[in-house]
Amino acid sequence: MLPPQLAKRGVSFAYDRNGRVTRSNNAGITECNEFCPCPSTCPNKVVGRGRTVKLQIFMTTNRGWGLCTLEPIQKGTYIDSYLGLVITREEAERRGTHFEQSGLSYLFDLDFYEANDHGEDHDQPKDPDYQDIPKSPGDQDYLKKPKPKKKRPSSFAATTRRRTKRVKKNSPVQNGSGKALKGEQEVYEEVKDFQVKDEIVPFGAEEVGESSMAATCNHSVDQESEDPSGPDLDRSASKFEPTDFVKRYTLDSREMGNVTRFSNHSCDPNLDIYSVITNGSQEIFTLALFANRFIEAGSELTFSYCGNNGLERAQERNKNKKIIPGDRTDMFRCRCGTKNCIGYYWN
Ligand SMILES: C[S@@+](CC[C@H](N)C(=O)[O-])C[C@H]1O[C@@H](n2cnc3c(N)ncnc32)[C@H](O)[C@@H]1O
Repeated sequence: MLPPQLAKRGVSFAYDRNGRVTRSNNAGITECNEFCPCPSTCPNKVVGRGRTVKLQIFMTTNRGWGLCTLEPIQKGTYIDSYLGLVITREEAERRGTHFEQSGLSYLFDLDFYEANDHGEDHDQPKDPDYQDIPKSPGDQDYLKKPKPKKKRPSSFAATTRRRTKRVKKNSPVQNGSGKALKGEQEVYEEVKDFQVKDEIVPFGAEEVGESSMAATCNHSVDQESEDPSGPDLDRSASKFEPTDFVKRYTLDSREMGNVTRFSNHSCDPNLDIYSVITNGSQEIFTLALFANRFIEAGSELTFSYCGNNGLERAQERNKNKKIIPGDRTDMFRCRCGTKNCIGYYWN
């Protein structure tokens, strides 16, 4: 239940009381984290608590491996997060060339938008009542911790070493519920190789694929949303426009990742991607997959490789595409088999 102090302030969460997302993915989500004074049962810790759905990989007839669910999934349910090694965009370009030769790609762009004050409201509560929220015994330690320092809202600088550390603590590779395919030490070494040095990195809102993600930090649980078909999504959250900061990092799940790397593209996907901050870090977002409708047990789980809200744009671009068998674009011919298939999942 929502703590009375928060309810009184009219704050809202992105989840209903069953932990199902109630917002569209136009906006990012900031979850409570270890720095929040909330109890461990806080309803604003859904992605942060990890996967609860039983998943399995299977061999499809025409797209290599795929991911399916072993149980029925309600609309709005968190499935898992797309994990991978965080690499620079330049390195992604280099690896992309290799992937094009093999026909298999596990790259997922993290397209950053310039920041707003993501998370400030909750990490830095201004309301003195906020500290009086009843705590579970496990949360007592929080009270002894110094309050986290407020970050500058626009950007921060990271040296190579700090960046390496941050990736260990915050990267989806470390944070997700899935099993990483490589050891921690190797993650460190690879990230060092990319020499992310003294860079000014924006934080806040994010674009995933080609859909804008705005940062919000509302805190109220939709107490009424008990509809078994799942909550209606709140699409009112604002959008951010891209800036010069976009397109800096990419996730590569080829060697490090979890089961979500086997999730194929569909032009009628049953999962949507949300950018979620689960640790207050602001800099690396978790790409969290949520069911966008009820999904029967045994169904394949898919998302759109064209990005959030990107299918229509991709369809438009595909209209003028000349099909040349065996050429580069032919590699990205979509075999999702859905009625509304747009032809190519990348172009
Ligand atoms: C992230 S991987 C997905 C797992 C992959 N099927 C495997 O066997 O490891 C992405 C690759 O899967 C294949 N793929 C995914 N969705 C597809 C689709 N709709 N049509 C054709 N191939 C697809 C492509 O080879 C793509 O590069």
